Amino acid sequence: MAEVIVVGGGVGGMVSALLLARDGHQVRLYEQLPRLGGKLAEYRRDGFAFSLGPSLLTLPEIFTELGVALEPVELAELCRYRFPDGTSLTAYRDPARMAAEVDRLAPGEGAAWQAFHQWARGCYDASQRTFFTGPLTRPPAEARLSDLTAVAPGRTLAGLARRYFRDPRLRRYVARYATYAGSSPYRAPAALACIPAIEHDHGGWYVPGGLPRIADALAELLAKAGVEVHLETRVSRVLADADRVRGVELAGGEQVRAGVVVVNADAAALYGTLLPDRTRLRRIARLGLSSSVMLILAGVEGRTEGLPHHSIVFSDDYETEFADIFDRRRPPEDPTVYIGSSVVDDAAQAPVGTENWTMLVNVPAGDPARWPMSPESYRDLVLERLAGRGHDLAGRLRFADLFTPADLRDRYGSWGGAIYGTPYRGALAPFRRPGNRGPRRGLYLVGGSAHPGGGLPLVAMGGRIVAGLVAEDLAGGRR
Ligand SMILES: Cc1cc2nc3c(=O)[nH]c(=O)nc-3n(C[C@H](O)[C@H](O)[C@H](O)COP(=O)(O)OP(=O)(O)OC[C@H]3O[C@@H](n4cnc5c(N)ncnc54)[C@H](O)[C@@H]3O)c2cc1C
Repeated sequence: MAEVIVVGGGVGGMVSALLLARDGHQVRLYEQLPRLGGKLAEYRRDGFAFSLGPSLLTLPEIFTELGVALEPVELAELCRYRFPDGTSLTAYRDPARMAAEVDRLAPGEGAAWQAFHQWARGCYDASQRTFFTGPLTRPPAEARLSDLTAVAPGRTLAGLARRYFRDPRLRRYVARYATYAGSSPYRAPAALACIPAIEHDHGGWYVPGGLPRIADALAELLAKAGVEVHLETRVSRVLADADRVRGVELAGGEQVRAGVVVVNADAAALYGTLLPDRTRLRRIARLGLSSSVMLILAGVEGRTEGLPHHSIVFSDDYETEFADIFDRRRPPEDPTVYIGSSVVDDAAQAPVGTENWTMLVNVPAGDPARWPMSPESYRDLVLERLAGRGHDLAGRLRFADLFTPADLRDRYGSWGGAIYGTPYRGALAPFRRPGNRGPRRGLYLVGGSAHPGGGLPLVAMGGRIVAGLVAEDLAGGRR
């Protein structure tokens, strides 16, 4: 049995803590905030509930298999996309229905969608054998040589979309999946097509009461497994000798000893402040920052006919939008807007006769004080753009509160407010993220900024990988 410390109670930290406690270790978890869950958080105002993070759950079995006692509900529609010409596409899980919908939008392209889906599915299968299940420190036992080509090295996600679809609207639907990883479709590898494969093969899900209930359920499991949870306790330093970790120092100065330390804080925070390491920090800096978001959390009077749970209202020019975010590093002048309204499937999320609208816009990581306009002015611009595209909220807004990259940075310690640490840029990007083993014996990394990446299912997979590594290293006497 080892003494384990987990730094941070995001989903990756919680899953690692749970599995390590179940393996018989004595686990202490330190979280700087007053609650567990990290970015899986909620905001409540005047009877309205909003998720400050995830709104779409994929691969729910990852959580139910852990014993999370929730009953996720499958959504009838994955998402509705509205294009600048006023047309729309509804994404359904069922491949035949999806192909028919694609044919309705762009006659003749349904077969192309089937072919795309087939390719994406193969890419997901290959990734499962190679990428999602292991730490990438050695060739995975299940890997096949053909897996290397199945992920189309050298092609970008936008390039893949061009290969399968003639219609620019369908190309855009594929390209958008890069944003699930905080990346630009014009630089992200084609392998991100795993994401639509997961949605279409496994569905999109909601948890009644809101996705943050997953964090509450995980917290209960931690208590049952005997994990000692310390809230509102910031770790200021990881203590280590030249070759192994010794524990952590808390913000108050107290030192706590442990032979295993799992860091769920951002990798850049680990190498920047917790255990300073200029070389590793520079390596991360070279990879750059993933995108961030600005959320507009709006209490909306009345009910909107036909409002879906998830919808996307596309900008006119997608390439310019990503050049704004990643090159010009300013919030896009013409943003694509995600609109989420959980009240569509869960009446308790907003007062009777109203709607909870979360409007999400991708923006560059970094301080909004450097934007050419204030977040409030940018909110007005976003609302104006939406009004021009059929979603006029004038006269219906009870409030429209903001959550910006500065909030992501200040609350969670996310580097520059980036959602996922570094972006996926180039064919080797998935292999360049910080690994799960740290540079000292007994030190591990888990969470959205480390392998295998961000998003609820991936950070939970990261938790599993870390628990496996600890078991392996202890058995092999490496730690
Ligand atoms: C707006 C938004 C929308 C999203 N939408 C989706 C979605 O629809 N579906 C999906 O699957 N994913 C979505 N995600 C991504 C998902 O929320 C994250 O990838 C995931 O929750 C991150 O988990 P994590 O393990 O990296 O931990 P984090 O959530 O990053 O938590 C890390 C924790 O560590 C704590 N911490 C940091 N430093 C210290 C320290 N020194 N001492 C103590 N504690 C510390 C922080 O306070 C925090 O609680 C979204 C994210 C955002 C922000």
